[in-house]
Amino acid sequence: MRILHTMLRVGNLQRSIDFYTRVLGMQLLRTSDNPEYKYSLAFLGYDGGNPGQAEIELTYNWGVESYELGTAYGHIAIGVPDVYATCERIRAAGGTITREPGPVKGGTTVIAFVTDPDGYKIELIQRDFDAPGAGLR
Ligand SMILES: C[C@@H](O)C(=O)SC[C@H](NC(=O)CC[C@H](N)C(=O)O)C(=O)NCC(=O)O
Ligand code: NI
Repeated sequence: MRILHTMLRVGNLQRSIDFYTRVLGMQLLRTSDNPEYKYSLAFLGYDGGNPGQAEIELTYNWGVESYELGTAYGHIAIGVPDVYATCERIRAAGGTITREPGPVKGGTTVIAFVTDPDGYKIELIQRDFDAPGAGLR
């Protein structure tokens, strides 16, 4: 089995597509509209998405511009080779870093958080994917 995607409901599909492509560097993989049930989807990811990479599924319910995220949602994590450099690129692209890069509290792994246009938190985790066993942690 494989994790295929994580679905987020968003209030403005193009605003979110712009964020995940221009700020986080993802590719827009495909979109679809469902006029019968009045919603549109956009799938984004890295390196072509499935099957090698999980995807983000953005769902726009026509006319619904905002959601209560509540206290249950945590974050989606993205591994990057250099969190500090990635945060600078995100800022330069107009993104908002909501937790500055640095070691995780009580640990050594370097992390940061960025928030997407709907307020969903995205964690950046420093990960050297070329290191032996990097994908297993
Ligand atoms: C393409 C696949 O990954 C989907 O997730 S589509 C599944 C479908 N999604 C929606 O209906 C989205 C709009 C909905 N109003 C919402 O906000 O979730 C879905 O959940 N279908 C339900 C079913 O029983 O088919
Ligand atoms: Ni889905």
